[in-house]
Amino acid sequence: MEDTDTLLALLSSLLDHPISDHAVLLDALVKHDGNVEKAARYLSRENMRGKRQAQKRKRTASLDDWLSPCTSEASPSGTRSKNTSKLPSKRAAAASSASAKSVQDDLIPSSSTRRASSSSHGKTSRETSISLSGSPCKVKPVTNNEFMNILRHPNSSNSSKPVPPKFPPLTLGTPVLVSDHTPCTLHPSILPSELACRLFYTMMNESRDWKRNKWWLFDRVVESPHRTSFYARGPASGTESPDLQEAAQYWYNGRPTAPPSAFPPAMEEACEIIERVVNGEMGRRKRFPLEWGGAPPDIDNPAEVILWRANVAAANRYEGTKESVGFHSDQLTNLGPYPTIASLSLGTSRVFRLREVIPSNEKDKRSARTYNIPLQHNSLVIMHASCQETFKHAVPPQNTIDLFHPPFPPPPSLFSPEDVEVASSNSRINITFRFYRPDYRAELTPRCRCGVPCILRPDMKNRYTDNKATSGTSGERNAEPPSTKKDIVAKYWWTCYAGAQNEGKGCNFWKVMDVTAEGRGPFVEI
Ligand SMILES: O=C(O)CCC(=O)C(=O)O
Ligand SMILES: [Fe+2]
Repeated sequence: MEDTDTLLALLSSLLDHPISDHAVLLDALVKHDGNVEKAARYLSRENMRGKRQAQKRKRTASLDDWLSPCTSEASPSGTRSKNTSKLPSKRAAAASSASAKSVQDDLIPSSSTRRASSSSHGKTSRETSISLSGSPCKVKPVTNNEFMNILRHPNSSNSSKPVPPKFPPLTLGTPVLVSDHTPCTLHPSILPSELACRLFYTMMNESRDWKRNKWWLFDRVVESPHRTSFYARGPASGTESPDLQEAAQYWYNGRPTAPPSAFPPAMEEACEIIERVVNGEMGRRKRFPLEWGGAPPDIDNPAEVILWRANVAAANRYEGTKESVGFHSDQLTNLGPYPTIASLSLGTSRVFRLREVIPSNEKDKRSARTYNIPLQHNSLVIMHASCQETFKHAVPPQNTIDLFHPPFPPPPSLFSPEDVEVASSNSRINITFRFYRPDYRAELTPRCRCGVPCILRPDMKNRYTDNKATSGTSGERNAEPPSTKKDIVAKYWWTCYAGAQNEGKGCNFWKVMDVTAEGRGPFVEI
């Protein structure tokens, strides 16, 4: 789960000269197949080259000076040489974005494109003054894009390919904006405020026992930059108890963990409210063919249609500004395809970041955009079906956060009212409520040659198939079925995950999920 963050941390740790710009680090990783050591060597070389070029620039006249000798007096030459020196890095960003292979992009989704998005499509015009025989004359303003095209080698592959427009990150501050741009919905204030506060105190107390997950990456052990824990809910009355023990064991990066805790009472209360909201929304949304289509798992109340029962929850605590989770999509091993995940935020407000993974066959037509959703105390984001297949999500580090002051005093059994940890808290608690599907229960998970349960992931880069009837496109509210019938995930992969816990050594096992051969279902439509 920590893929991007971990790679970045490792890469930074290998550099002699720190680089704070994540986009630069990500570009280097993409260029080198996620190989941290090669990326580090490359950045060191680039650093040396940059220094040499800077020295050379001092000795020679700038390109601007050469193009427009007369203007060096008319405007400060420092400004112009600064613009000129940016050009090579823009070209490098465009080139690396074009060369990123699908597998790396899946690992590191936002790198080069994000960097390019912020730099290469500015509408700023370069207004160049040219002097002929010493008299200044104005020429037509040239956009940065036009200027790049002039400089580009005519045979370079970029010259023939149209580059899709890129847009800066967008903050989605309202429920309407969230549902218009993403396959998610936002409920800014979901629980009665007393319950939200009680649950915050409960989870802050529980989190004293939560652990940072550890796993192997290449040849070293890395740690998650936040603490986490896993909870299993008791069975609904009248139903059989699903065995969630084994699934819970492998919840995080294949690491065998302690048995899951039961939902504390405040979490159960919150879950019942959230479950009703989620089911209400699912009932109104178009459903995807591979969603769970079985009998309602809870038969408590036959009048109410129950499509989704939160039978497990994962909880995270992010303390301070720097604790985070990198871009990832949630493993589908026990959730199955097109899961719905309900994510509750308590305590300090943090940004939840979403970014679509653009399928390979659309890369030339459109580019991914980053969406930032500020999540206040007591807000709920529902990641609806297709979110895990088409978007990655993250909680990035921030420079600043607002301390959270709970509106009710803490229960004396847990904290004293002056306890700074809760009276003026810098922590965010996140609880993701999930439905572990019976047809994806742990005993049915294929094992790799290492004997360890595989993980299930969608092939996000090649997600279209042409031959199945289907429902709405991700991110489009109330979308009509497209006439091309091209919006369901074609492939999911079962892959070895043993390496995460076995000194980085796995068996590279993979196989395509075959729902018929594996006896999965029932699905909404198949
Ligand atoms: O803290 C959050 O909002 C996201 C947590 C998350 O992505 C996860 O637990 O998989
Ligand atoms: Fe997640």
